Amino acid sequence: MAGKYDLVIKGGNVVLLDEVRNLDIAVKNGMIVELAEQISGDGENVLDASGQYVLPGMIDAHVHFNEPGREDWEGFRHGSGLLAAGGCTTYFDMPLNNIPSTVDVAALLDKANRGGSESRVDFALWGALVPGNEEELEGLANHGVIGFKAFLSPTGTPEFEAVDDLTLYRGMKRIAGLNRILALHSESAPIIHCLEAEKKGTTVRDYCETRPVLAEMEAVSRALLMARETGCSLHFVHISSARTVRLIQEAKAAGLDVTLETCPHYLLFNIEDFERLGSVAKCAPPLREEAERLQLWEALVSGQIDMITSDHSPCPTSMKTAHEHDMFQAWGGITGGQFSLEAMIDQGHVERRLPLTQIARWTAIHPAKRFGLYPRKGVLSVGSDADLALVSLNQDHLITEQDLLSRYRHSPYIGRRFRCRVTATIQRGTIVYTLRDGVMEQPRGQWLQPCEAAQAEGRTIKA
Ligand SMILES: NC(=O)N[C@H]1NC(=O)NC1=O
Ligand SMILES: [Zn+2]
Ligand SMILES: [Zn+2]
Repeated sequence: MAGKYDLVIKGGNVVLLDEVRNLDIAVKNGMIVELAEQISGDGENVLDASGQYVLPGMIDAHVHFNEPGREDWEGFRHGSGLLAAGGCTTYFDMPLNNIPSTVDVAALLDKANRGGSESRVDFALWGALVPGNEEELEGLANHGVIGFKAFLSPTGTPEFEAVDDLTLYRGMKRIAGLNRILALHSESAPIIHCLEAEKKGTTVRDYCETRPVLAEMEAVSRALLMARETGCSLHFVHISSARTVRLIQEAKAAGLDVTLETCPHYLLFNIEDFERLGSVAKCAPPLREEAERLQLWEALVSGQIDMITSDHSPCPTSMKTAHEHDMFQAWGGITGGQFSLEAMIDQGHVERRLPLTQIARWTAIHPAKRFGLYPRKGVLSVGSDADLALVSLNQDHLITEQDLLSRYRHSPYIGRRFRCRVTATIQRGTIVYTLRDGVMEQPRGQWLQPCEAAQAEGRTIKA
């Protein structure tokens, strides 16, 4: 006999907006249709979640899957699979590292098609703001980019050019008119270039010293000035220092529509880890001194950072290992998207005793609100998509190379121990990953386009 529901998840500790409650969750047609202490009807499928925690699936607003053009570095299939294994049910793919970059509608639609046929979980796509594509911005917005992304410093690939100040200013004016968000990689190109010319070194410290916190603060300040002039909404990606967080918060307090993210690697690793681990831990901005890392945690805990993203940026292992003796040549990017949620639960909840409701704000609610996906995504409530992660807090988990689902199995997370483990991931009511059986082979990801009204409402989020 057919069940009343497609799926019932029984007896989990469900992470709601403001509390964690022991509830059953009923799913029908991919949506949560009932949340109750005891669900009466039966389900076609029943999942026993007793003793486990049920969180909204992570929404990772910042990944690089590099397809088309560099799918041999990762691609939608591998990338979305590793995210599913980490409890992520929606991601936003960046417009660079793929060839061509996502600079126009043709490139966007090609990427959407590829994602639609390969992705394990739902996804949105960022569009590019680069020198020369000003006329493409409107088309990209109309075709549903989640926002635009620009670099204020070189990107590490020749196909995606950083913006000059005038392109940035004009682009911001346009993007403000389109009512979209501009995400910025903010490091000052002139400061980096001058320091590089001065240094001519090869070590981890040499590399880090060419990309100081000052470079981040200067670029952010310049962008904030232009946001004030143009009215453009901004989102600062991978902010690595509490001092920069403060600048952004001051602008927010002054009424600018601006948000920011940081990544688990800036919270879990410092420059000494980078020296110990080598090129596998190279990213931009670089890992910081221990004091900076601790201050970043303080900024996060005190509510000054809106969301956590992975900035998962994979590459062939040789692009790391071949340059162990010249940190400037190694690929800058962390293979880590699989571990964002576990890292935040381990370090935020288990270690620092922050409530899981708070973790969910950073990993799901705030990104959903900011980018116009809420309340369809980001929250466990009736009417929302049944996107969720089951997490056990009774499993100690030492990450090994065999655990990695990235195409290339290198990561600074190898050797880290987490006191939690994602045991299952559910996307719109379908189990897409279990610890026992791995990632489901069948792709079922949908391309998500932001709802403009919800996006406008999301601008009032409080971290
Ligand atoms: N090109 C690219 O993926 N760059 C990313 N990697 C990184 O560490 N920071 C970035 O912006
Ligand atoms: Zn970046
Ligand atoms: Zn990035």
